Amino acid sequence: MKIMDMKPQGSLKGEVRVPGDKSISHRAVMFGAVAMGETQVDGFLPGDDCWNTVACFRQMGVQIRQEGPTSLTVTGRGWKGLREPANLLDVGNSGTAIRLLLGVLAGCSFHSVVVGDQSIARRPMDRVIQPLRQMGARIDGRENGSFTPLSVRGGNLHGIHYVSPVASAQVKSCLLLAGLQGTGETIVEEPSQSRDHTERMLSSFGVELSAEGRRVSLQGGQTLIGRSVRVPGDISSAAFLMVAALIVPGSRITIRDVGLNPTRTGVIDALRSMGGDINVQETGQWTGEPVGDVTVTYSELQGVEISGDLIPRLIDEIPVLAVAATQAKGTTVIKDAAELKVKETNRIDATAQELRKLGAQVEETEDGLIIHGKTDLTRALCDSRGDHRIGMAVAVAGLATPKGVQVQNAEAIDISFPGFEAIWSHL
Ligand SMILES: O=C(O)C1=C[C@@H](OP(=O)(O)O)[C@@H](O)[C@H](O)C1
Ligand SMILES: C=C(OP(=O)(O)O)C(=O)O
Repeated sequence: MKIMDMKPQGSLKGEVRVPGDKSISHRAVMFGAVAMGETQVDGFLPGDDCWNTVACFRQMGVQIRQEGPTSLTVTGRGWKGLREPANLLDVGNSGTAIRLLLGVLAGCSFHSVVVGDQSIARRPMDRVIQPLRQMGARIDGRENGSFTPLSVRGGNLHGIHYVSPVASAQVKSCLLLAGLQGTGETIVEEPSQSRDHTERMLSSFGVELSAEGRRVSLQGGQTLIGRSVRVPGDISSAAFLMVAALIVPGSRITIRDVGLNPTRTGVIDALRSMGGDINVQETGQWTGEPVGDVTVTYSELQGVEISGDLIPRLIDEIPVLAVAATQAKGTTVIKDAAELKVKETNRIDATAQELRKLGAQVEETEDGLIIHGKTDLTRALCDSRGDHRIGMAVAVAGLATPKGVQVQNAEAIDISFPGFEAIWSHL
């Protein structure tokens, strides 16, 4: 077990880049694998989650060559070219990997068994298994297919019109991948719009689809054409630097080449509404995704309400937004975020309990958190609980204490942000 000692280092100044976007990296490998021709991926996130996606597709016969630390070439085998895996497909800790992979496997006539780690074993899979069964896939698993291990025998799918009870890009993407292998039209509607990387990347791989906010539809039987993908920096990783700059007096950080997809920029909107000084300069589009530089300057923050349609646009940033809220004057209320309970940990409980160890005033609610600020935080021994975002959130909180914080199980951070510990020495 790794213990990270995060020490305050005074004001944070300078320019950095963060590793590639995790959502886009998973998709580039998966879409490349089922496409015809080669897909060159640059800026790939070399994090544990994405390596697990690579390993799963290699097991199905896909050649994926690593050309450099963050570049890969995927030789596509087309929808019908995947091979029955001889072993378990292990997604490790990744919810995105398993749910999107299930959408691919649902159309493959071979047998496969999908497993993950202890956290994955607790995360609900019925949200994708039920609609995939409606499309014709045969899937079984623990508790009638609600949890891993899952065994899949796919093939002969037909499209559905699915009204999802949750705003989830993983559900939407899974069903679109299955729908592409089926007959007829697949329509997915969701209660609020979730991140749309799948829609954007499918379009750039030559798929015709119609995406109108909460409703996406496509016709089955379409072929993906391999291409080059340039992955922007992950705004979810950049969020840790943004909050650090806002809460450490005298700081000013520029984060270059960050993905600015509007379905992901909720964290910028929320921090600005708290009074955060954040300047965004869009510089271009990389494979259909807006990219730019984000400059964040230390600011006096105030408490706000974060709720409604904003939640899916910042769902993974809530632990670190809670850290910002401990340093904001007044009360911050985060609601409509019950989805946090089914992430790598129950992030409502984990955020509240870990931040309380540092002296923060945080209460758990049924669907969010209430945070009272501004509090003086003190040194404590915290635990990532195996959840990368909890580990990084408490580490950032440590920057606002006089003596820092210790984070147990810090190796989890490599799931999404390899180099997190080292990045602070550049600032
Ligand atoms: O599709 C994706 O890449 C992701 C979707 C979100 O999950 P849900 O689809 O469960 O909301 C998010 O929390 C996760 O980190 C990545
Ligand atoms: C929830 C996350 O990822 P996943 O669902 O892919 O495990 C995350 O990265 O915060």
